[in-house]
Amino acid sequence: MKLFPDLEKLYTRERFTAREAQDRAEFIAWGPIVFQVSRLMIKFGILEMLRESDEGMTREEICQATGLSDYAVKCMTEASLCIGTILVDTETDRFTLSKTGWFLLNDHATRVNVDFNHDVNYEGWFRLEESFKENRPVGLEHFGNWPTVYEGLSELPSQVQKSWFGFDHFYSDSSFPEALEIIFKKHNTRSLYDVGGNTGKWALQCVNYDKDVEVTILDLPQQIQMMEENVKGKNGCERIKGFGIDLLDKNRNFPQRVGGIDAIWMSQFLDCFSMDEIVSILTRAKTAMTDSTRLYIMETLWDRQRFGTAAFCLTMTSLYFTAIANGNSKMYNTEDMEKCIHDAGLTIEQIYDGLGQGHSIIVCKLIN
Ligand SMILES: C[S@@+](CC[C@H](N)C(=O)[O-])C[C@H]1O[C@@H](n2cnc3c(N)ncnc32)[C@H](O)[C@@H]1O
Repeated sequence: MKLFPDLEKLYTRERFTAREAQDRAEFIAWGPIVFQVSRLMIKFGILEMLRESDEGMTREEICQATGLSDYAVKCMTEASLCIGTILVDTETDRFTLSKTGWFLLNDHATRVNVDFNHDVNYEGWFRLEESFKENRPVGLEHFGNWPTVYEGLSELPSQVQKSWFGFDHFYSDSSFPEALEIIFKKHNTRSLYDVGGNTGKWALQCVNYDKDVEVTILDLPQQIQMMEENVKGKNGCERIKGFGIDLLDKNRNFPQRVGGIDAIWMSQFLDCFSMDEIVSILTRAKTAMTDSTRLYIMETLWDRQRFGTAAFCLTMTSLYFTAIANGNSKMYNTEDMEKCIHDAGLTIEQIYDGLGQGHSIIVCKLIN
């Protein structure tokens, strides 16, 4: 296994003292309730009040401000002390926010992950074991009877949709500014297929970045409908077209553009498929490519992260794919993605790293 240097340091030798390791093991054992009580400390506004208070707050003051019972506040504050999100002054019995509590409250990525895990994943993850054994997202049954989450996306309850899109957009949005520079400044792009273009966020940024570019979004028909509603009336929307297609259907080919297509863009798209499916999709993408076409794959490859926290979030996200999304895909590492690209008969021209929240862009072209 190849790992970026900082990850290699973390994952190749024991990191913890025995006491720390025991503590971590208990943290895992109590993980579900560590998560739920911490989420409620945010939801009830307790962490925020502690952040805003100069001297901290007593239990009575928290009860008064939240309307919660003394019992509820006692249980939550005692648990939060042990979790490490708050601190107490034993002289005054006043609680204050700890460093971990501060991150839980203020770190955007953490908040997005909390919402995603509660609204989208929490109940479905109970069925992770069945999902692994049956190679299908058994946890998705909690929401409906679709084969994958993507068919059901437009029908999910609004709070679930909000957290799903919040998670998806948070990661890709932060990389779009640097990605635009790569696609339009480093390469000459006038026409682009946005594969799995979802709500059209990236397409809108493209048509606004370059006044000549034309974008065709390839996505499931129900997504194309959502996308069309979303881009309607927005600047440059007349240069965005939709092409409804189920790319899991091996008989469905990429549209052919007269004169060829300059760029095929796949952002956070291939992680929605198994490796065999990726090879099939890339092989069909190849039929729309000419020698001057570049295929850009933007993914958060977990082995290319600088920080263990990022790799942790990504390998955990893989388990959302197992139990909720489709039962057979994951956040891939470079080795797996390279294998798919080569098996499809494409070659890698360059890899850009460190975009936004840890994205890489793999630039592929036809083999001459
Ligand atoms: C994780 S989202 C990525 C959205 C966007 N590209 C981004 O970077 O934020 C994956 C997209 O792939 C689409 N998708 C999933 N399965 C598909 C399939 N079988 N055929 C076509 N599109 C599919 C989904 O509808 C969704 O819009």
